[in-house]
Amino acid sequence: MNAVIDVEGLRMRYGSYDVLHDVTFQVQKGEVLALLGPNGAGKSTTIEILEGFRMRSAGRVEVLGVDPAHGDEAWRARLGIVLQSWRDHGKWRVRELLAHLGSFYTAYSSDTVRRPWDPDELVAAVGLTRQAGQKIMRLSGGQRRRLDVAIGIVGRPDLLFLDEPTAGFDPEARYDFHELVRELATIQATTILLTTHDLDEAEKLADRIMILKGGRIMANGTVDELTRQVAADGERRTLEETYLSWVRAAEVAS
Ligand SMILES: Nc1ncnc2c1ncn2[C@@H]1O[C@H](COP(=O)(O)OP(=O)(O)OP(=O)(O)O)[C@@H](O)[C@H]1O
Repeated sequence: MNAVIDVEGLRMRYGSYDVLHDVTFQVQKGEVLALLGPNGAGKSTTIEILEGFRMRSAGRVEVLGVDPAHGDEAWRARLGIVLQSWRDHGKWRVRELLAHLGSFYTAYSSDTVRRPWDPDELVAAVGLTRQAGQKIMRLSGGQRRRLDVAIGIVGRPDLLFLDEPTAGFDPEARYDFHELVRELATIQATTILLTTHDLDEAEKLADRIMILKGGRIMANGTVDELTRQVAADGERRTLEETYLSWVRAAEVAS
């Protein structure tokens, strides 16, 4: 079976500065991959290349079988992107905006995937039923993030990109969001690539974790595999200890 994301030898250079060096990885259908790494590691650059928003310097990239540099509208309709807060359309109401944005996906509905997501079901899925008739500018920060997620999934994407999805969520919203991600991955077989600085979140949600540092992949595996790799003395490490050991080892080496 073909991978949903297939990246080989990806390089990115801004001016004379290389920010991605020979990055190679795959993500399979229905898999949740958490991309971790310190600020400036190259996470956003990688994701923007996969989304087709940024041209790469070199390497082979396929997303849903297509080179993102040449992705058309039908390809784009199969992607969901949760950006860092939707600031436009403040006067629109929540349900109204979701129905409007969803209408662009009707043309891409198929026998297997009914697009878009019904707006009432969607507001319920992200916990905004009580705010469905409210203007967007009146939403709290956490409610806006829930709306961002709803906007990202309104087209029932095959592949969903989540960039620090729960930043600003209260614990209940976070819990509900984690349930939703699990449901998308397990019931709808949505493939998910998320970036987060929250290691608990990565451990809860991800089937596999990839640690990027200085534009290189330092580690790629399940939590169990990664924690065992650093536990040379046989003692079990937490994901946090494991993460720090990869990131600090890289600092010494670089
Ligand atoms: N448009 C650009 N022009 C030049 N350099 C850039 C540009 N965008 C990003 N960079 C540089 O590329 C490197 C990787 O940045 P990127 O935003 O991909 O990191 P990140 O891992 O997403 O970081 P964060 O966790 O802070 O979001 C950084 O050194 C950054 O300064």
